[in-house]
Amino acid sequence: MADDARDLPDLTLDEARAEARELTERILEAKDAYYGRDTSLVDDATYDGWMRRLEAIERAHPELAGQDSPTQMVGAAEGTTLATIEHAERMLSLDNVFSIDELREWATKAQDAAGRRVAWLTELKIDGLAINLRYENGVLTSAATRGDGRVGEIVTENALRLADIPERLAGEGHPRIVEVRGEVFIPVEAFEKLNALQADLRDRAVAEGRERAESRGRPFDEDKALLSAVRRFPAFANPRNAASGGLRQQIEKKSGLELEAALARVGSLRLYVHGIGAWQNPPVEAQSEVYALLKEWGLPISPHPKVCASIDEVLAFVEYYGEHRHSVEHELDGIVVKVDELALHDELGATSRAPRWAIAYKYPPEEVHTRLLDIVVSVGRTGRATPYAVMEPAHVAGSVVRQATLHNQDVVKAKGVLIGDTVVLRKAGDVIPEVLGPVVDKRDGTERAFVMPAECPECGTPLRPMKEGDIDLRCPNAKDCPAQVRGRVEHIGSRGALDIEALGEVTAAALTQPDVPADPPLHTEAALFDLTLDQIVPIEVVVRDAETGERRVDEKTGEYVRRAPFRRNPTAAERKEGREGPQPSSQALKLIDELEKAKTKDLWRLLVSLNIRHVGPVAARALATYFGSLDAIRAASREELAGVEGVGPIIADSLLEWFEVDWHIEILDRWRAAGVRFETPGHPGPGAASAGGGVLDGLTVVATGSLEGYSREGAQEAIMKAGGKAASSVSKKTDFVAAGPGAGSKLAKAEHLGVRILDAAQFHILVTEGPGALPPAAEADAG
Ligand SMILES: NC(=O)c1ccc[n+]([C@@H]2O[C@H](COP(=O)([O-])OP(=O)(O)OC[C@H]3O[C@@H](n4cnc5c(N)ncnc54)[C@H](O)[C@@H]3O)[C@@H](O)[C@H]2O)c1
Ligand SMILES: [Zn+2]
Repeated sequence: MADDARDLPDLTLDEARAEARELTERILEAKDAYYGRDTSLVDDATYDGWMRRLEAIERAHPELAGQDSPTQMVGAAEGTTLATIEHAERMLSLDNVFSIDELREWATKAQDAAGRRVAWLTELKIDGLAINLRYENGVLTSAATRGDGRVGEIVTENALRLADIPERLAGEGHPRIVEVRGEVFIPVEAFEKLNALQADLRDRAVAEGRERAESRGRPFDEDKALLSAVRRFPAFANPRNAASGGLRQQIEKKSGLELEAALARVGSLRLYVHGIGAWQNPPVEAQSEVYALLKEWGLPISPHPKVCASIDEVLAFVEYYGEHRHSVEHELDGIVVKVDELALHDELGATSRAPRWAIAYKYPPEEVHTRLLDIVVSVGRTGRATPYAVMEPAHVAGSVVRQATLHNQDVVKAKGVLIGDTVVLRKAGDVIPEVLGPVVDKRDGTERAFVMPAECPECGTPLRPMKEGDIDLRCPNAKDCPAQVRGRVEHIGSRGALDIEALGEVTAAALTQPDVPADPPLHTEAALFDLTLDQIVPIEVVVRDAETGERRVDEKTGEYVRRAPFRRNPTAAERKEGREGPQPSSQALKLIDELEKAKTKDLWRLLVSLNIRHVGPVAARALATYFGSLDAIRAASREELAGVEGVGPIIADSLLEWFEVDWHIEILDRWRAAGVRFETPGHPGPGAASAGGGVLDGLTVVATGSLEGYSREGAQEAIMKAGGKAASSVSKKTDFVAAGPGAGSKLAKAEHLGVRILDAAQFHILVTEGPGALPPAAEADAG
C-alpha cells in the first residue's frame, strides 16, 4: 500500500471509498490494540503512513470525511474495562509534520494568523501516554487517561503510587478546578531494569514450576514452562507501551510474581507536566509561565523546554535534539512546538482533533517491525558460539537490516523472542541493529522457542563454558573446528597481524572449508606457509556471509554462490604452448607471493598472527621490543613476562598456557621449517645489554612522538642497546623523555615532573654517546 498521496489523481471515487474503508479498518484495529491493550500491531511509521494516506484521500474527496473518520478523532480504544470519567475540558491530540519544510510552513501560517510576533515554546515530544490530573482546591480528585478526548479511563489509584504525582498541591491560592495535563513515561534506564526484572521473573516462574512438579512427583516439561513464563512476563518492546500498560493495570487483582511485576512496573513510571485544561483565568500570560507556576505547586516539569524568539531558533532546537536524541533520559519521537502566549491559544483555536497553536514534528523512525525467521548459531575465531537473529530484510535508519546478534542464550531468553515472532527491530544512528523484543499480540501459536544447540554447529563437539560462571558457550575443539581455524587464518591475514592483502575472509574460507577438494589444504594454520599453487588452484568455495559465516544463496537460482578464486582459463597463447588446464589466477600468485614476504615481517606481527589470547598488536610490540625473539619469550619466566611494560600477569599466563599446547608448538615448528623468522635481527637480547657497560646503564628513557631517524620500535631498541630501560610511561623515575612531533600527554607529564626533554638530535647523542655528551640543560632549553 502506498503511504502518501502520490497516486491520488488516478483514484475514482469508488476506488477512493474502498481504500478509505480499508485504511479505516486497519487504523481502528491498530488503535484498539495500542490504546486498549498497550501493544503495537504495526510500527509507528506504518501507522502514520496510513493516517497520512487517509487524510490525503479525504482532502481529494471531502465527501468521504465523516465525523467518525479516524482523521477527525482523538485516538482511543473501542471499549475499555476500566471505569471512566468525563474531562472538564477536552483533551486533544497534536497534528504532525514529518519534514522541516512542513514545520516552517506551519509556523509561518500560525505567525500570519496571529498577526503579530510569536514567541515559540519548543519541547521534547515525550513517548509516553497522556494523563489528566484534576485538582479541586489543590487536592487531586481524579487521574484519567486521555481516552477519546472527552471521556478517559480512571487511573487515580495507580497515579497516586507515582512519587511525581502529589495528592495535594504545595503553596496556596489554587483554583477551584484545574486540569493538569502531562505525559506518563518510563525513563530509558528504568525501562532496561524493568526488562531485566521480567527476565528474572521468567526464570523464577520456571523454577517454581519445576519445584511444584518435583514435589508432586510429576514429570516437568521445561519447554512448556518456558513458553508459559514468556507469556506471563513478556519482554516489553518499548517504554511507551510498557508505561501505558503500567498505568492502566489493575494491581489489586494480582498476587505472587505477577504482583511483584505490577508493582515494579508502576514504580518505574514518571511524569512531566505539559499543559492545562479547565482553568478559568490563570494568573499568567504564557504557557512557559504556566510551567513555572505548576512547578511551584510541586508538579514535575521537564528540564528541556525552551522559549524561542524566531522560527530559525525553533529549527535549531529540532536539529539539536535530532542529534542528541539518545542523551535524553526518556524516549522521544519528535519535538512539540507551541505558541507560548496563552491569549493566542484562544484566538487560534482547535480542530476536532488538535489545537492550531501547536504541532508535533516527528523524527524518522528508529524502530520497525519485521519477522524473526530463525535464530542461528555461529562460531567465531575464539570458539564462542553466538546466536543471531535472521530476519526478513527491514529498512531502518537508512539501511537494510537482515541480521542482528543476540549475544548468547541468556540474552535470547531475556528478550523473550520466539522463532517466527514479529519483532521490534531498532537501529539508532550508527549503533548496531538490535532486536528489542516480540510483538506478542501477533503470535498465532506456530512460533517456537530457540534452543541453544548442545553441539558446535560446525564440528559437532559439545559446547561448554570455558570457565565456571561463563555465560558464553564455546566450542572447545580449538585445534580443528573449521569455524575457528577459518577465523584464525583470516586473523593472520588481517591488518593488525601479518597484513596479507590476498588473505581475507573469502580466502580464509576457501583454504579451510572449500567445497572442492573434500580434504582442505589447511586443517589448522600449521601448513599455511607450505601452501603451493598446485594445492590451491583446484579450490572451489561457497561464498559465506561476512557476519555470520552462513553459506550465501543466489536469490534467483536458489543455489549456493560458488567461486573458484585461485584459477582462470588458459589464454589462447597458453593453449598453443600446450597448457590446456586451468591456470593460477592473479589472486593465487599474489597469495603465494605475499605469504613468502610475510615470513620475515616484524616479530610483533608474527606474534599477533599466532592467535594467542590477549596478545594483540600493543602487547605483541611490547614483547617483541623487550625480548627480540620468540625463543626468548618462550624461555622467560612468568615474572619476567609480567614485568614487561604493557604486558602484565594476564597476558603472561596466557602466553605460558599457549606454549603448553602440542599443536601450538607444531605450528611454530612447521612455520619455522618453512622459513618464518621469529626474531628481530640485531636485537641485543631480553631487556637490554644486561651485562652493563652501555652508555645508558641504570637510566630510564621514554620515547614519544615521531623522532626523526627512528621508528617507534627503533627508538626503544636504541635505548635498550645502549643499556638503558625503555619505559612506556613517564614517572618520577624517568631520566629523559625524547619527544618528537605528535607527542601528547607524555610530554605534558614530563614538563610537569621537570624531567629533561630531548629532541631527535639530542636523543641520537644520548643513545650513542651517553648523557655526558649532551649540552647542559639550560643551554638546550634556550636553543
Ligand atoms: N503503532 C501503532 O499501532 C499505533 C497505533 C496508534 C497510535 N500510534 C502512535 O501514536 C500516534 C498518535 O497518537 P496521538 O493521537 O496520541 O498523537 P501523538 O502521540 O502524535 O501526539 C499527541 C500526544 O503527544 C503527547 N505529548 C508528548 N509530549 C508532549 C509535549 N511536550 N507537549 C504536548 N503533548 C505531548 C500528548 O500526550 C499528546 O496527547 C501515532 O502517530 C503513532 O505514532 C501507533
Ligand atoms: Zn567447533
